Amino acid sequence: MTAQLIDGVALARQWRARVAERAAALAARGHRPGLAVILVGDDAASQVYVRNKVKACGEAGIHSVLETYPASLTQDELLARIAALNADPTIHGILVQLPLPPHIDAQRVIEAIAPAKDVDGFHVANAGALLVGQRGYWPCTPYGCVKMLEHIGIELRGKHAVVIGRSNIVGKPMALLLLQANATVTICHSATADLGHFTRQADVVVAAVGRPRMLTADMVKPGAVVLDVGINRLPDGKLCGDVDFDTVREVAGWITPVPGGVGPMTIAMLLLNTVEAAERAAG
Ligand SMILES: Nc1nc2c(c(=O)[nH]1)N[C@@H](CN(C=O)c1ccc(C(=O)N[C@@H](CCC(=O)O)C(=O)O)cc1)CN2
Repeated sequence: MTAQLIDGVALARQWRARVAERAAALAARGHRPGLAVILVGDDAASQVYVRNKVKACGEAGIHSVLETYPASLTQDELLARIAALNADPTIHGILVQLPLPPHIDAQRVIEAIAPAKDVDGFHVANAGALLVGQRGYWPCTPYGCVKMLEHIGIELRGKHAVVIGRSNIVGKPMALLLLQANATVTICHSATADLGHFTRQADVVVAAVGRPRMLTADMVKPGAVVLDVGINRLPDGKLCGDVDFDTVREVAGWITPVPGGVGPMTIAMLLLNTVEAAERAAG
């Protein structure tokens, strides 16, 4: 059995087109959605991601402002910029690209963003809203995974989902979203003994640990859905996920590739959250 591919590029294109329609409708009412993207430092991957976000905004009819600062920017200077953007009525979404330089407390910075403009869904108010099932913004990567699961039509009620990774950005919100969809959820992490014991029971596996090809075919139940959130740069410059794609695809029922899987959906969901924020602001 060879798994069916979940094409993140094609699905992201569909979502971006839907966002563009909603952005155009808002613009026609005089409320063009606006996103501010802040990049601090010179991390090469981050530079690519913010460029892609700004380009995607342009294509969807979302006004975007890119602010880039040297790694020497102080935390107070960054907080002052966020305060200004919080007060700017043309900006509906604010995101600070992670990682930040080590002298800046990322959580402190995230908490400075107005929850209503926190289109990354990282603010504790949005994390709390997700925890208790209230309306808020969902982090873009797990949100994209949910859309992928909806797209393939899997009924999650009663299924066992295993999330590998417990980050605030992906692992924890992913687990909560799967729980909200009535899956039985197990969270595994770096201290989990015998990871394969858990993943072999899973109908859905989400791998988000940042360890190249750590999920191998012997750890996957035949027919399972495997979502690969990992983006690992190998010494030869090539990109690979947390899943050993070539072997796992022979066992799984559905699988996402890297590149071209979850990554493009992350950006599509950012646009979706931004247009949603603008709609809420417009009333
Ligand atoms: N403020 C945020 N920072 C970070 C986030 C985030 O959601 N908000 N997530 C990641 C990086 N990220 C978005 O910012 C991101 C990573 C990867 C991709 C993507 O499309 N990847 C491509 C491959 C790109 C390449 O060639 O390098 C793919 O998987 O096909 C999009 C967004 C950490 N920081």
